[in-house]
Amino acid sequence: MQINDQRSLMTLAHLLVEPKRSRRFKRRLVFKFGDLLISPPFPFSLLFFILEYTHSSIMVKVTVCGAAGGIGQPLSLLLKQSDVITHLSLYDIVNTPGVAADLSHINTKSKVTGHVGAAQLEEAIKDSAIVVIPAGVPRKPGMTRDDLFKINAGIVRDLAVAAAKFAPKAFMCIISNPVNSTVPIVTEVFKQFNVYDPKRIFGVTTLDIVRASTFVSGLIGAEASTLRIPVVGGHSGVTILPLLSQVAGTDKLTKEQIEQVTHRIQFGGDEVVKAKDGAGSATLSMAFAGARFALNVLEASVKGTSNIVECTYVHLDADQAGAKETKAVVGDDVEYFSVPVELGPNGVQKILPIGQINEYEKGLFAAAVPELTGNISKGSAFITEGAKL
Ligand SMILES: NC(=O)c1ccc[n+]([C@@H]2O[C@H](COP(=O)([O-])OP(=O)(O)OC[C@H]3O[C@@H](n4cnc5c(N)ncnc54)[C@H](O)[C@@H]3O)[C@@H](O)[C@H]2O)c1
Ligand SMILES: O=C(O)C[C@H](O)C(=O)O
Repeated sequence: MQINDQRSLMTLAHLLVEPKRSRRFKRRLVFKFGDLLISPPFPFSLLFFILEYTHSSIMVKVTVCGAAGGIGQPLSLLLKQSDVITHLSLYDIVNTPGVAADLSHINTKSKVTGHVGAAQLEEAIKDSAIVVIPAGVPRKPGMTRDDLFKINAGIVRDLAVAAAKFAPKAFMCIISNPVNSTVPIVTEVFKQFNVYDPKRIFGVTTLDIVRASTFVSGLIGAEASTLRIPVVGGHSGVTILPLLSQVAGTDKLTKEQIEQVTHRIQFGGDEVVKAKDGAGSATLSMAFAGARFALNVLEASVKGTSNIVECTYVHLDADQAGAKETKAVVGDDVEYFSVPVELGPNGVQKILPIGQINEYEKGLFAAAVPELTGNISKGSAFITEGAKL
């Protein structure tokens, strides 16, 4: 049973207690009946429809690709705590049977399965509602995220091909670096398989937002967990653009403090890479951020909860007013940007405007655009100019 059908069933349940939603439900029901009316004979298909809805349970499969890794393991642990996920599918090229066996002893709702190697990728990914990808190599001191392209581009491409074939409706949450390029790679793969939907492909930049609230909270005396700071742009150094001028309380900070904390947010990843001293990059904070993002996508899509907003790196879809406004600031050449997005049943419900930016932030934007556009073209060209898939 697909996620849209599951949502209709839940809407039916909600309808009994929430009459206000009835109009939306009726629209969906007509659509469902519309589907059935074209497959005769009508009375039988109606019966199957009722049986399907009364005898099936709601299934929400989430696949983590790279599940045995530094991010993959704690991320899977956090996802195992969800009461929405019914099947947690763990894929990696090594060690997933052990990780799956371990997690499967936890007494929460989801069943856990482990899948190792390319031969088991179809089974791992098939019919997933969400595919989260933290697969690939992390940085060592002295490396940029772009240095990871050589290895990670191919890894992400192969996982995207599997998703395009076996879970084309999945919400794709891309963590693997360089995010600025890996998201265009997934897009181009989905285009080649004719299953592309810009509303369903996300670069996970949540760690930048999490860091921003941690670093700024101390300076302005706010509670970090409730402080939401928009961080837009991309996910590498100068392409990370914290919009501190939009946060109440930052007007009390000096120019020097703003510059220092902006730099710390932009290069927070380097702090961890340096401290880990060759043993990788952020894993635990990323698992926290990745789980928050994936669970919010589920909350909006499966549960139908409204008004969930996350900054995420998406295609600036021409149909969206917020995307047009962003392009008016950054230029038409910037096809992808992390922007505040209202999440909904089908992924991106609405791209929200990035809002007012001050002169200092305008300077940051100008510095970000050349690097970002270069990263985007590199990712897109990897597929469009690469070998046929
Ligand atoms: N978006 C972000 O904010 C963010 C934050 C932190 C790290 N990252 C990135 O996430 C990625 C993973 O980081 P990590 O610390 O977990 O690395 P890691 O090396 O600890 O784990 C990566 C895992 O990917 C697996 N893997 C490799 N090739 C694979 C393939 N073809 N299919 C499936 N799995 C495969 C490895 O076996 C390993 O278990 C890196 O690229 C890193 O730069 C992104
Ligand atoms: O810094 C890295 O390479 C990992 C990640 O992108 C981060 O921001 O921590």
